[in-house]
Amino acid sequence: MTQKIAILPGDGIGPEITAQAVRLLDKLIAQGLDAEYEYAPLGGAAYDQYGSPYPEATQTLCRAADAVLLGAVGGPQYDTLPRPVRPERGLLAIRKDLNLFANLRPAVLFPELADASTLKPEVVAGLDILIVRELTGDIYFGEPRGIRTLDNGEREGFNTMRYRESEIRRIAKVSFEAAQRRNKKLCSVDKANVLETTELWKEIFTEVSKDYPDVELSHMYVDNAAMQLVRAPKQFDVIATGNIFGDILSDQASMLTGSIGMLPSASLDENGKGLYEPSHGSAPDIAGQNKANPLATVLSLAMLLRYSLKDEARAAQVENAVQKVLQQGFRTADIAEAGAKVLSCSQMGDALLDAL
Ligand SMILES: NC(=O)C1=CN([C@@H]2O[C@H](COP(=O)(O)OP(=O)(O)OC[C@H]3O[C@@H](n4cnc5c(N)ncnc54)[C@H](O)[C@@H]3O)[C@@H](O)[C@H]2O)C=CC1
Ligand SMILES: CC(C)CC(=O)C(=O)O
Ligand SMILES: [Mg+2]
Repeated sequence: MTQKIAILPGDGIGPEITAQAVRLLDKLIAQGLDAEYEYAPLGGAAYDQYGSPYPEATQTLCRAADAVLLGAVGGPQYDTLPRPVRPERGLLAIRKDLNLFANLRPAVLFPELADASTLKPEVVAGLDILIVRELTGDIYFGEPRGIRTLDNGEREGFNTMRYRESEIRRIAKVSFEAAQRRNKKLCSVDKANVLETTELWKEIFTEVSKDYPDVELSHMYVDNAAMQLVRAPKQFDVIATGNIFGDILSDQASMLTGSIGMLPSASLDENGKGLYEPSHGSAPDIAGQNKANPLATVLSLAMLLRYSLKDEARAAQVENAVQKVLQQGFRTADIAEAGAKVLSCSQMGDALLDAL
């Protein structure tokens, strides 16, 4: 049956980077991939068109799709809107609506980019870690939240960090199963020394570990994990953590791979339906200049083919195209060594298309 993909370009560099992934998708379809796609707005683009960052038309398309490919959302022009209609709320809403609780963010260093990382090549050479981030709970979703005025007239901002046992258990399972498919090492990252929410997190991970005796479970506080990620990142295999810690640690891990423009992600529900997006944001500082790195988005397309379309061969085909263009010395500005010829976003798309 023809697989349906929803494409949400979003804001900022989103349309530029998704355009390159769609060019590859077109070629795969021309080569026989049985899929079709349709566009819908999300984030600021959706607010501009419909007055909502996750409008009904987008909801209907995404709920019916087998997979969703997203660019990024947000931009300074939307930062003063009432919070419920801001682009980032649209992103949180689609994640919740589609129950995409498991966010996989692989940080893999292509050997050709060992010099692009700000860390010494020997620290990052051979890096292959997976961050599993819980995506539909934690302080990003906890109620109550807001800004209130206290009796003394002072304003107070407040959010609520929460995790239910069932939410922790299901992400723990995903994390252990991911570790089983890899090097069987799982590090659960928490702040259990201070936060009860993550004390429960740690307890449940320990409990679930009894079902996975072949996986070595360790625990680390998030502050130490941030330090260890730059001191000796290769000590990790799979890192599992909550929504906010995973958000921060994955941006940090992206620099181990040379650039945030290299880090893809898959956000999955319990049945393998997924939303695929680069781990970075809409990069307003370079938007509209055709210089963003499209590789994180293209690698997200590979994850879409692998996890939702179950097409391992074509996923590998896309990843091989990325490897090939890097071997050929093609670089966008964010990963270019001094003196290297810098390609635009669409020129990188041209090179990928040739390599596919
Ligand atoms: N998933 C999403 O849609 C996300 C959206 N955002 C939103 O994006 C906007 C900008 O947020 P920032 O904090 O600046 O984070 P960002 O990830 O958009 O940008 C951080 C820095 O990385 C660079 N960068 C990001 N992606 C790149 C790429 N593909 N190629 C080359 N350079 C790249 C940017 O130019 C910038 O200097 C905000 O409105 C934020 O809320 C932020 C993170 C995730
Ligand atoms: C709007 C944010 C929650 C998005 C983000 O930073 C991310 O998912 O990495
Ligand atoms: Mg983030």
